[in-house]
Amino acid sequence: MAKANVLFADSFEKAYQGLDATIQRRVIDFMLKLRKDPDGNGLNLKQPQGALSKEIWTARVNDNFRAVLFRPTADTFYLVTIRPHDDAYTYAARIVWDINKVTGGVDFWDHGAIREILVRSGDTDPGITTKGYFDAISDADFGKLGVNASLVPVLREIRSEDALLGITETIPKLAAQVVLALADGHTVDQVWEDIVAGSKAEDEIDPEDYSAAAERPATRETFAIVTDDTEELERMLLKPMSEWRVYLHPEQRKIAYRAKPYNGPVKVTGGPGTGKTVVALHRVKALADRIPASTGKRILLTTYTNALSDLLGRLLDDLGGPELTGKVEVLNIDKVVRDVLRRDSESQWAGVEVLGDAAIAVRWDDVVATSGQTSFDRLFLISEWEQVILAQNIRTRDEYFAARRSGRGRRLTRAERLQVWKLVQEFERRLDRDKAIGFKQAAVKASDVAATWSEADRPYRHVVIDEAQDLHAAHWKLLRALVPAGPDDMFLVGDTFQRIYDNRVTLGKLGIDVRGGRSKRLTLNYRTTRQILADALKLSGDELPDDLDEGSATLKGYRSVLQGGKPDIKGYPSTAAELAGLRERVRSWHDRGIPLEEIAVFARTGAAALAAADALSAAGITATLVKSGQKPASAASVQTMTMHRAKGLEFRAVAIIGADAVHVPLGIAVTAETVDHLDRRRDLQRERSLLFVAATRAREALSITWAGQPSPFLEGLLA
Ligand SMILES: Nc1ncnc2c1ncn2[C@@H]1O[C@H](COP(=O)(O)OP(=O)(O)OP(=O)(O)O)[C@@H](O)[C@H]1O
Repeated sequence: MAKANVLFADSFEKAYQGLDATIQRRVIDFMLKLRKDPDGNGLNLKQPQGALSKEIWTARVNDNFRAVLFRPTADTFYLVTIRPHDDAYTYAARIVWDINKVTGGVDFWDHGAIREILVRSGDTDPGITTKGYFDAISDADFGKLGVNASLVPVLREIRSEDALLGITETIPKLAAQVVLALADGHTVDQVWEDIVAGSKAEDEIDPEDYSAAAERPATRETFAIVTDDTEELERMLLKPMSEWRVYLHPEQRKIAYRAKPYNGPVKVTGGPGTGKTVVALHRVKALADRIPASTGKRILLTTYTNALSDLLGRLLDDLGGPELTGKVEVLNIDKVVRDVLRRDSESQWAGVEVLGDAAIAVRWDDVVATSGQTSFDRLFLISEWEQVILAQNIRTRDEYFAARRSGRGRRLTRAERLQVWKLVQEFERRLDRDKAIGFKQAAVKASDVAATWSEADRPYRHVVIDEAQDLHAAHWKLLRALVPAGPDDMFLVGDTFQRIYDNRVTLGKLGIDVRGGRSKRLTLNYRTTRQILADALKLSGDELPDDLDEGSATLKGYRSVLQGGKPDIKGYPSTAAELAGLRERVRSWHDRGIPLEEIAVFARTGAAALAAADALSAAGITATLVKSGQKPASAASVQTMTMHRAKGLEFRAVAIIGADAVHVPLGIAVTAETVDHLDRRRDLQRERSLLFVAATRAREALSITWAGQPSPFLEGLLA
C-alpha cells in the first residue's frame, strides 16, 4: 500500500516542543504509523461533533493526548496540533480549512477564537458607533488580496485595536499581513504590490485539489512534509524553534530557490529583520545542492565582520550539516583578503601587520601632528584616502589631480590637492617603514592580485555576501574577481539604512550589474514587534540612503506582524541613576522568564558598555562585556557591547544606554561643518544608523535611556 502523505504545521512543531520527552517519542511513532497505515489499529481516528469542517479529525497519541488533523482525501493528513484529550476535541470543532484563492496554499484558522476576541474586546456590543477599520474596502478587494470570504464579515466587525491585533494572530499569516497593512492605511493596490503579488500561485488553482496545494510554496511556508526517516523527523521537530529553517515565506523562497539560474548578480535589500541573512543562507543551500561534493568549497559566503562570519558558519551548519558546509568557505572579508594575498607569492605577506580602523586613526593623528598644517584633520584625511584614493586605486600624483571626488563636500584647489597627496604619501611611507598595512589598503592589493588571474583560476563558482552595505569598493573589486562572470555568480544581501561604516559604492561601476529584475526587496520583519519597529523607524530620520547604486533605498511596505509591549524611553538625572534603572529593568525581564543570555545592553562607547557590565555584576547579575572580534558568551550572562558589535545579532530584550546628547552622535566621530559639510552629513547619518541598528536587534522588549540631555536623534520619539 502506498504511504499516506503527512504534513505538519508550525503550530504542531510548537506543541511538540512543549511536551515531555516520553510523549514526544509517542508523537514520532504516531506520525510514522499515520504514514504507514492511517486506518490501522491504535490511531483511533474520530471526528468531533459539530465541527465546522467535515474533514477534521482527532487521533490518539496516548491516553491523554490527541492530535488534531485535517484529512481532505483518504491518504492526505495535515497535522495541526497536539492537545490534551478534551481540549483537542474543542479546538478541532472550531477550525476552518481552505485553499487560498490567490496563493493556492492551504490555510486554516481558529474561527471560534475570532468570535471570542470580538466579544471580549466589546466590538460586537450593540449600539457601538465607532467606525469599522475596513468600511472602505470592498468584498471584491478582500478577495483579490487573498482574504477568505468567510473571514470578511468578521473583519468588518473589528472596531478596536485590541481586536485587530488579537485577530491577526489567529488568521492565516498572509491574511494577517494584508489586514494590518490595510488598517495602517495602505491602499489595496499598495498591499497587492507589497504583500500579495509575490505569493501568487504560478499555476492554476483547483479549489478542491489538496494534493496540488500541498506542493505550493505558500503551503510549505506553514507545513513541512513527514518522511520515513525517523532521525530526520526527530531533528526537524526537536531543533530549537527556528521556523526559518523549514518554512520560508514565499517571498523569500522565490528568491532563494529560483529554479532558473539568475543571469548575473542578484541584490536583495530589506529593512532590519526581514530575513536577508536567512535568504542568503538558503540561497547558499540551493546553489550547493547543484554542485557535487567532490569539487570542494566552490561557494564563498562572506560578510564584513569576524563575529558575523562565525555566526553564518553556525547557521549554515544548522541548515544543512556537513554535507552543506563541505561545499562552502565561510570567511569574513578581511580573511578573504588575506587568503588571496597568501596565494600570491609576490605579495610578501609574511610578517606584515594589518591594522584596523582604530590603529589607522592613531597613525593619521601622528602624521597630522607632525605635518605642521592645520587645513586638514584626521577625519577628512581618512575619508579622502579611503573613499577617493584607495577606492579608485590611485597610485600617482597626476592620477590624483585628475581624480573625480564625487561625494566629497569640500572642493580642493590644485595646491590643496598637492598638500593632501603629500600627507597621504607620508602616511603610507610610515606604514611601509613599519611593515604595516591598513585593512582597506590590503583589500586594494588583493584585488590587484586577483585581477591578474585567468577566468579558469578564479577559486569560486558562487559568491554570497551578507551585510553588503558596509563593504569598500576594493572589497567589491576583489569579490568580483574571485568568481567568473556568469549566471548565479554573485548574490548579495544588505540594507543601506544600517550602514555603520563609511563605505559607499556604486555597484554598477564596479562591474556588478544587478539590473534586469535582479534587485529584490523584502518587507516583512520577522524579528521585531510592531511596537518596537514603530519607535525604531522614528530614529532612522528622513534622509534616504543610496541603494548601492545610483538610486535611493526605501523602507516602503516595511512591517511586522508580531505584537508586544511599548518600548521604555526614559531619561535620568545622572549616570548612576541610569545604571540603577538598568539593573531593575534587567531583573524584571529576567523575572518575566527571559534568560540572561537573551538580554543585551548596547552603548555607543566601549567604556559605557564596560560600565554597564560592571554595574550589573556588582548587583549580582552575571554580565559579560563582548568585545569586537569576540564571540558572545555562551553561558547564562547578560551581554553588554558597543552598538557596532551588535550589528547582525538579535536578543529577546535590549537596553540601549547612554543615548545622551554628548555620546549619540559621538563628537569625535563627526566631521566639523567647516571641514567638509557632506562628510558631516554622512557622519551624522551613520551615527543615526547605529542607533537604528541597535534598536532593531530587539525581539520583544526594548528600552532606550540616557542621563542629562537626550540625544537629538530621539526627538521624533519624544515628540
Ligand atoms: N520565514 C521566516 N519564518 C520565521 N522566522 C524567520 C523567517 N525569516 C527570518 N526569520 C527570523 O527573523 C529574524 C531576522 O532574520 P535575519 O537575521 O535573516 O534578518 P536580516 O534581514 O538579515 O536582519 P538584519 O538586517 O537586521 O541583520 C531571525 O530570527 C530569523 O530567524
